[in-house]
Amino acid sequence: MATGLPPGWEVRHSNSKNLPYYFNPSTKESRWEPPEGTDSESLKHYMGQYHTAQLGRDGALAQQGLEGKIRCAHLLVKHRDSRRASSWREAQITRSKEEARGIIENYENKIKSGSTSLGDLATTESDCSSARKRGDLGFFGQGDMQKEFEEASFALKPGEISPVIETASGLHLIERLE
Ligand SMILES: Cn1nc(-c2ccccc2)cc1C(=O)N[C@H](Cc1nc2ccccc2[nH]1)C(=O)O
Repeated sequence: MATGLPPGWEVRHSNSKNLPYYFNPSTKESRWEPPEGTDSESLKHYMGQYHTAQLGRDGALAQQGLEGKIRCAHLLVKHRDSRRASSWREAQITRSKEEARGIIENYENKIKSGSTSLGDLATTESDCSSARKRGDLGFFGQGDMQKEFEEASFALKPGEISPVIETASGLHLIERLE
């Protein structure tokens, strides 16, 4: 497909700006505008094909990418009525939900006072196996997590920490990372 550009010039794609630019590999010249001697009709036709192809690439990236996903860490305190009243910390968890609430509110105060971080506390105190990753659950989208957890997470801005959230797993504090 003729680009209409002078010999030696080609169209490249700037990922940082998500824009096409013009590059001459032998002279190493690059510019945002077509160089002198470009046949603008041919270039216009070529760029039409280029943009269609780029839209496909953008769509594919969005598909496989992180569109609509967020990344959170959490600290979980389970109790005897938790869906799985066991964790890496404790083979059988017998504390009541009220005791669990007292514990997680104490953690919440420590985090809010700035004397510790959610990640640090999760590492030693969380009853979720994500404790080994400072509570980091990675990226997730709608439909991936229990509803109360999802709604609380998507209501956070990056860097914010949730109030105490209750799910069938137990009581959580959630920090949105991205
Ligand atoms: C959702 N998830 N991710 C991990 C995880 C992530 C990264 C590294 C290791 C484990 C563990 C879990 C998980 O469901 N853990 C459960 C507890 C739990 N229940 C949850 C409900 C909502 C969100 C996170 C939750 N974690 C368990 O260990 O009994």
